[in-house]
Amino acid sequence: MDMSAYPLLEGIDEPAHLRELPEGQLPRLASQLREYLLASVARSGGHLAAGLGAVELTVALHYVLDTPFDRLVWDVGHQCYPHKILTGRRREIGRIRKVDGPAGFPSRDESVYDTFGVGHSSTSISAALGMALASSNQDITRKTCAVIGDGGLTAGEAFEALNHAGDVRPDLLVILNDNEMSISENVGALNKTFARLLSGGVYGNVREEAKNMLERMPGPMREFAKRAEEHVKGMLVPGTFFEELGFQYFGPVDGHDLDELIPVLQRLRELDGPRILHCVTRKGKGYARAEANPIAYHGVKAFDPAAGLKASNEAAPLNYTDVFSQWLCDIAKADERVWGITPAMREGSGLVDFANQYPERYLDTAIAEQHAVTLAAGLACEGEKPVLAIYSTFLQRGYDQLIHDVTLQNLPVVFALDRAGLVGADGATHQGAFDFSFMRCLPNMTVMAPADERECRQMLSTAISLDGPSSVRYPKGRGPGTMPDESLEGLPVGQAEVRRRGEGVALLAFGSMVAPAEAVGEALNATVVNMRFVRPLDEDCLREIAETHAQLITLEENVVAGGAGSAVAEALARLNIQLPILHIGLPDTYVQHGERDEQLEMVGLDTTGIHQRITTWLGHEVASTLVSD
Ligand SMILES: Cc1ncc(C[n+]2csc(CCOP(=O)(O)OP(=O)(O)O)c2C)c(N)n1
Ligand SMILES: CC(=O)[C@@H](O)[C@H](O)COP(=O)(O)O
Ligand SMILES: [Mg+2]
Repeated sequence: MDMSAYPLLEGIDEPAHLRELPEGQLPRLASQLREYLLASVARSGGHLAAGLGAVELTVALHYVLDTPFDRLVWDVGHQCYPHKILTGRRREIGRIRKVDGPAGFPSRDESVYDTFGVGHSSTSISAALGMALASSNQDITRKTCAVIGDGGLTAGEAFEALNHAGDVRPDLLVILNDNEMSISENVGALNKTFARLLSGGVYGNVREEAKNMLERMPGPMREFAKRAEEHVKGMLVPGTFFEELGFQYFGPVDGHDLDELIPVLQRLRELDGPRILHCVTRKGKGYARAEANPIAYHGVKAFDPAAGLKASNEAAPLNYTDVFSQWLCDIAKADERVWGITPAMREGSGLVDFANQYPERYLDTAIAEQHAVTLAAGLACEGEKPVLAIYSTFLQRGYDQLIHDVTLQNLPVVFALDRAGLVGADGATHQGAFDFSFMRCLPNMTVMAPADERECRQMLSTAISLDGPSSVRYPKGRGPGTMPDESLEGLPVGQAEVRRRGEGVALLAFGSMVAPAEAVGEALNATVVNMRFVRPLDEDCLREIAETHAQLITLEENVVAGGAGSAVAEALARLNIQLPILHIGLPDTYVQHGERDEQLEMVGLDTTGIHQRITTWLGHEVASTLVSD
């Protein structure tokens, strides 16, 4: 990018350069950093609004802390773009989240300034506490700082860490970056308390009234009343909430005012023990469109900053999330016991329409996946029909709850697992690579994967009709384009569908792999089965296919280890059937960022890759014509 518009920023190749600047220059640097960030993300796409809101904080923290010696830990990490720009990655930032560019989140492999790998939220205080304790054990005098948003602070792990830190009392500074937003509006009782207080409401009034009263009181009564005022303050000021947890509370301060931030941080740097600085910021700061609509600008595709984001194309074919969204509204209309639950992912999980149409049955738990799972279990205990819409990767947080609270008690909770499989730009932290493996081993669970959009709706209807727990997993984006009708009819449980009869080889495909399997099956004249259910497997179909074919190949967009193919192998062993079997799925490694199509190609799950794997395995050149995708 032409740097002539960013002369100060151009001189910053590492935070040490920033620390050489006179303090008076920092607002100008921040302004250039913000402009650069906007111009860059507008070209590349990525997380925008959180970074815009964290510009001054990032400048101030790198100015006051001696990074990378001092440890700076970001929560979630979607706000880290200004940090990456200031820590030697300015030139690369234009390729953020591309195959050959930096990751969208801090990553220890990428830079010494990225002290902890993140992507999933609410880990920063725990990690920073570990680092602070390590420093003291190693007799290293360094400062450790965690930066967590008000959204991040809604998760149990963040509170567990505060509770622990307040007890063991490390040298730990926590910055609360409070912009009153998660991806959508932040929710929760604590958030409401913050908001009321920051708007100068409750405590301001109480304090004014108390002051007036105090002035009119005689001496001893004044003393008593003063103590009472402290008590009232204790109930209302968030500072004391943190102080009860053993933290010294400072703030709130304006997180965009460097003249205020720098001296406060300098003083806080000199202190010891657990302390928290409450900063008030605005998500999207400095770009009017993002300030006005931080939800839309949380994560963006490339756009023209002068024109803003393009309006969504209503006529575009439905993606899987849309299919789920429509189904949920339809089933909720038909059955008043249906609830829609999201752990802070209303937009991404397709719950906006449901929230508008059925607000009384819509629950945003905040970033609280564990709670969301058990909450759904509780609803199910009383005969309600909870549907938990959750990204595959975030359900990992609620795994014990899934086992202990849902499947062990055989409770009918529907898990609508979005972003299952490879997710593209978010990369390794967000891949939905494991859910077949971790769901299919659970007794009572029904595990489904649709081959197309129509089947997705049918499977959701199947799921809600069951007496036990079930999941329907679908990938990010669009499917093959077979659109559902309005029916709420389900599919028979545990029944596969033979899509094509061929000879010799049978491809047993799960979910998103059915479409490429059909193309390859056509080319190889192989049988293709849409397996539909990972659990229960259609063992009758499997036996028939195994007895009439020489080789079997399983295909899934999940790690091979413990996945759907493993389920097939286990079933064959149980049925005492032996024949050569090839498992095609995600590799035994973490797949990095890029476009979803690129990732599929990289791991050999595109049509060409699958064809190649199979022909190599079959050990001979198969005469075939493959229509490439
Ligand atoms: C465990 C987990 N659940 C959900 C998400 C999705 N997510 C990413 S950012 C975000 C909102 C974070 O809000 P906050 O911490 O306040 O940061 P802000 O965007 O407001 O700066 C959510 C819900 C996640 N990354 N990790
Ligand atoms: C940081 C984070 O976890 C979310 O913002 C996530 O990137 C959203 O993913 P989608 O864009 O697939 O909804
Ligand atoms: Mg926030």
